[in-house]
Amino acid sequence: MSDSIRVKICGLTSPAAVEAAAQLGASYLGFVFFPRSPRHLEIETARTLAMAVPPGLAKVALTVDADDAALEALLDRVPIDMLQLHGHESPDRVAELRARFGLPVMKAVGVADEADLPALADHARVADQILVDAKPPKDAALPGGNGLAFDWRLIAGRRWPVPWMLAGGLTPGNVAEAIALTGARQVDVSSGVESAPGVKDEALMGRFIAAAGGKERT
Ligand SMILES: O=C(O)c1ccccc1NCC(=O)[C@H](O)[C@H](O)COP(=O)(O)O
Repeated sequence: MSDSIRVKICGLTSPAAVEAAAQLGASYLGFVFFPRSPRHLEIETARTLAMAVPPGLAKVALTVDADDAALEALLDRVPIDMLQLHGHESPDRVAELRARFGLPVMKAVGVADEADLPALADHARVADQILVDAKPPKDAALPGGNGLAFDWRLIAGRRWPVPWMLAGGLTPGNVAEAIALTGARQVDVSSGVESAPGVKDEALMGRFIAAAGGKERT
């Protein structure tokens, strides 16, 4: 991994947002498949967006407790490089999906307090990457993408045997502090670079990537 921070922009919904995120230097582009989300994509829309992504950037499909048939239907049509599992998938399920679909898997784990930390280690034994995210509150409408941060001090200095990404409530205004405190080399953002739910803002994406110290692409 190079010295620059790798940025994932999640929940892209339009060709303009995909193009902007790629040009601004994102390393991972995330597509959400969760019908209740304002960022949800139908498969054919996702195919169009994914086909427009320049080579070298990772196209990530975010799913929530999806079954094999749903994943097959998605992966048959959309050229995806990585699965992001954002539901209650167990370590066994993560291992099963890696073997079945032959794609790297990033497992999202919600963190609210110390009691949530063992799950990170459990998933780091089987996943290719872990996403260290804020745990959604019980009454949250969505299992992620809520723009809520957790107490980053909980993971300061902690390391796992696989690459990991920090997520949850990151913004252009707080991402540098989050990186400094946690030592993250990869960060993920969705709500913090939107002008409205599901609508990415090019200026905010640019400010976020610059503030994170992300790679500049020419
Ligand atoms: O974005 C959604 O709508 C979504 C729906 C269901 C599960 C997860 C979802 N998003 C997760 C993310 O976009 C990110 O991986 C991450 O949690 C950051 O979100 P945010 O706090 O909005 O920056």
